Amino acid sequence: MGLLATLRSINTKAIIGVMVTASHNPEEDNGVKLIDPMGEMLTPAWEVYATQLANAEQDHLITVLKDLVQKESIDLTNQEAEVFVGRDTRSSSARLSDAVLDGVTALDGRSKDYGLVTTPQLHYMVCCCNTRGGYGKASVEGYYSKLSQAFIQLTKSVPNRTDDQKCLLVDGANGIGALKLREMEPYLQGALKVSLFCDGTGGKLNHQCGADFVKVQQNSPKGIVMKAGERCCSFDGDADRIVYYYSDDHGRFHLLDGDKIATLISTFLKELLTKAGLDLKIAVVQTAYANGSSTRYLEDTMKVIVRCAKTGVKHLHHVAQEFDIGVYFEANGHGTVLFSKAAEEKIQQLCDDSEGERQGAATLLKNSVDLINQTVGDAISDMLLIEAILAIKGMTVQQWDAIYTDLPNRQLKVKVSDRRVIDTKDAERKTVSPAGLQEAIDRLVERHQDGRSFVRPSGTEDVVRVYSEAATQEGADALGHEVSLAVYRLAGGVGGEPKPL
Ligand SMILES: CC(=O)N[C@H]1[C@@H](OP(=O)(O)O)O[C@H](CO)[C@@H](O)[C@@H]1O
Ligand SMILES: [Mg+2]
Repeated sequence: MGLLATLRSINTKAIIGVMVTASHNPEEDNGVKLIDPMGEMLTPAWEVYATQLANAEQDHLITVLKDLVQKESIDLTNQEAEVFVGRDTRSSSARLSDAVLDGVTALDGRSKDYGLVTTPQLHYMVCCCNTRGGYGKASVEGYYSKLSQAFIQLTKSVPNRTDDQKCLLVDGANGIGALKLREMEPYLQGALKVSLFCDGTGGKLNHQCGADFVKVQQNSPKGIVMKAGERCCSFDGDADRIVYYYSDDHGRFHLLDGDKIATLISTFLKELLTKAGLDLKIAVVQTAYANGSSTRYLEDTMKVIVRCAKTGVKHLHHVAQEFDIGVYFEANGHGTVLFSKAAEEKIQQLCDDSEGERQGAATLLKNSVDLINQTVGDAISDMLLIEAILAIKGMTVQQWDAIYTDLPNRQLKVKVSDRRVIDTKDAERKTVSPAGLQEAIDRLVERHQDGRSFVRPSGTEDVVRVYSEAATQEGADALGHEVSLAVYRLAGGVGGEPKPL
């Protein structure tokens, strides 16, 4: 991947990033995420090269490289190439990061090793450098200053914010997010009081903690002690995902996932646009995993444009770019907000040329733009934006949770011999193969009040993922099991038949 990033840097005449991480997956795993010039994910057109290189035998590597150079007409003579490298806290990350650096050197590329950083921080550095500082100072300190100053500006005029209201429990997933949030705290100058746990000093990365664990298990991380009503959030292992949660007066766990985060942010931004009198097109981009209640609330109550994209932030990012303001989140807490250049210019213009309530709203919008890491979903940036919005709106986490009630839902996995037998359409909401599977799912859904279910092949694990939701948890669980059986029987299930929950 060091070789690939170097060729990509020559091809784009820009700095490319390589982050060594396996995100929310177990500590034993590892992988890489490549970062394109504006901090976005590697263009899909080059993914095939990454796959070919990763699977090339040693004595075939040169051939694969030459084929890539020829296909992309890359001129290797006297070309400047530079690659930024970062890594998470996995035990294998240091060695793999050195291998990336070796790959860059092998093709005479220059490299900068940022060492231990979050994935979003590396995306931010790449964007800052390729915009010659336009996006910010390309250092960890520059990241902390930019985001902290924006947060302090957003919350400074909130009257009588009590220390209690400033308190937030943060589960760092025993990963890099914990290290970096602790580093960032002094920059926040007390505007937020973080109680960090699962900070990596005593537990295993992503093990019984972290955003993915909380979202899929629909339960709090092990080891947390939550007082009723206390605001909590969990990062994932590379701090590019976040979910919120709390325990109510009866000790019941309440999850506020990516859809509820997108709803809070889009509502806040829409209200500011109205106060500012700015005619900018705002939309929320979801995936099929978005809870039916969230989509209904956004479309019917908030009257916000809602689009559905395939799973994977690169798909949501692409759809969000069609709007002046595109709020995109996957249900698992992976997301951010994109502002078009025109939107940023109009907001800045209004800050300079208006006064009173309009200027106040424009200033809050400008500070939000500065706080948001537009390059990729960023747990720290998203957390600060959520905290600022709750403070400005004087909202408790319970009040935020109450804007709509999630339909009970369930995510399951089914092992099949070849998950690629399942093909989907309509942003993965319907299957087109194998024959008979969608008809079977439709019949099963019909039997459950408010039932909805879809299946898709995972892009990161050798499984078929099943999602179900219904009016009751029993219904969602039963539907999920019935659909899992249909997948097992029609798509070549292996191992034992799925068991009822
Ligand atoms: C249901 C789910 O959470 N799927 C995740 C997971 O993709 P799969 O293709 O479902 O394995 O990993 C992706 C990368 O992190 C993330 O974008 C996506 O949301
Ligand atoms: Mg991640």
